[in-house]
Parts: sequence; structure tokens; C-alpha cells
Amino acid sequence: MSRNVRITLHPSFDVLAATTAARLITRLLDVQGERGEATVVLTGGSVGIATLKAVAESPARLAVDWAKVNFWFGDDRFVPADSPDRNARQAREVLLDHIGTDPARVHTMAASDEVDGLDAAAADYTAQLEAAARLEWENDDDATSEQAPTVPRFDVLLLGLGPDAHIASLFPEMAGIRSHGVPVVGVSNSPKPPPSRVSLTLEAINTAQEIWIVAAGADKAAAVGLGLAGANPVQVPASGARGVTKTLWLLDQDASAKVPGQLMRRDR
Ligand SMILES: O=C1O[C@H](COP(=O)(O)O)[C@@H](O)[C@H](O)[C@H]1O
Repeated sequence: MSRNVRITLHPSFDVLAATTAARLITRLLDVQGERGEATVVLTGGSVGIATLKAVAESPARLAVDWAKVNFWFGDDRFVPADSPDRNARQAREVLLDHIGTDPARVHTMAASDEVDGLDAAAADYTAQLEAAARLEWENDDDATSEQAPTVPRFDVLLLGLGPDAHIASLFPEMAGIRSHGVPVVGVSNSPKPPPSRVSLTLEAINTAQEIWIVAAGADKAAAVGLGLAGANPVQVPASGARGVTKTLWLLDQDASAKVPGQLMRRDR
């Protein structure tokens, strides 16, 4: 296993969400201290949204300047904007609407009643990412690349994990996980409802400085085991996620059942 991959075990779903929230607050605080602003890519799903709720409930959240945090989404469901299935709506309800975010820094994927089809939604998010990346590049005196990158710097990118080892909306054997050369894809016929989605590609995900894969529950154990065993990402998308500086697998007890004991570290 690569040196920058770490696995941390937590005793329960609630402890996992609370600890991931604490980690996120601390990381954003540290990055803001270094760079003035910080960027996080959010995930939907059970632990992803519970983590955001835990951030909202933590007194430590007050240490972060939320108006200087850039928010992106790893995926969203292509349904109407007010649908409870929207990851963006869930994130707003539990956190983003309560902490004084700057609306210009909250970058959501287009909903089905906002654009004409999945391709338009993918193109719209691609354009949002490119615009942010260009601005960052133009303002970076230390930039070494001759061209602006296609995605901005992601300090932390959160990923939930499906029982089939999907991450974001990249499902095993489907077109999305095979995509190259683009940062965003439209996903149709998703095996998990709703069927139409928009997702960052693995290439875009892997530009993140730190990737945190959060998973809880016995139904995730096989996916965690395969993901850590280095299976082919086309069959096991989670195994392809690798942060530039760090990849954390943050697990509860049940999700860790198929991870070799010597790889795990228990948070206390
Ligand atoms: O559909 C999705 O599922 C995954 C995992 O969700 P979970 O409820 O099984 O934890 C999530 O990461 C993704 O963002 C979401 O759109």
C-alpha cells in the first residue's frame, strides 16, 4: 500500500461523523491560516451528510471563516433543484445555510430544471471549474504551469462509498469511471436511483491534495476491502482514488471488517 494511504477506525457511525467533522474543521482552519482561503469538495450519502451536520453542531466551527471557504460537489443527482435527493439541497439544509457562506463560493451542479439535459449540466460544471482554476492561476505568483489547470486546487475532497464501491457517481464498469480528459461527466442509467447524475471524473478527483473516503456499515465492508486491496478502478472505483499528499480511509467498525488488522489505527 502506498505510503500516503492511511486507515483510521472509529467505533460507530456517530463517532465517525463527529471525528470527520472535527478533522475537516481543523484542516480548513490550517489551510486558511496558510493560504487565506480553503477549498473543500463535498459528498452526499449517509456519512457525508451526517458529517456536515456534525460540523454545524460543533462549537469549533466558529473558528473557521466560512465566507472564505470554496465549496464544490463531487457529484449530484440530476433531479429538480428542490428535490430531497439533491446532495446540494441536503448540504444546504444541514450546514451551508447556517454558517455564513459566500454564495459566490458555493458551486453546485446544475439541476434538471436549470439546464437542458445531462450534457449541459456537465458542461456547466466544467466551465465553473475552469473559471475558478483560471482565476486562481492568474493570481498565483508562484504558478509554474504555462496554462491554467482545468480544476482549481482542492484542499480536501470527501468521498462516500457505495456497497458496490462507487465513489461520487462513478459506478463499476460504467462510462463515467472510464472517462479520460474531462473533469466532469453526465451519468445516465445509474444502478443506484435516481438514474441521472453528474459527477467529477477520477482524474479530477485525484487532483485533490487530500482525499478522505468515509464509510460506515457492514454493507460497505467488501467495497472497503477491495478498494484497499488495489483492485482495478473500473471494477472497484474506490481503489482508484488517490490524493496528491494523502488518502484517508475513515471507517466505522462494521465497514472495516475486511481490512487486515495491522493496517488499522483506532482513534481515541
Ligand atoms: O448516491 C450516492 O451515494 C454515495 C454513497 O452514499 P451512502 O448513502 O451509501 O453513504 C455518495 O458518496 C454519493 O455522493 C451519492 O450521490
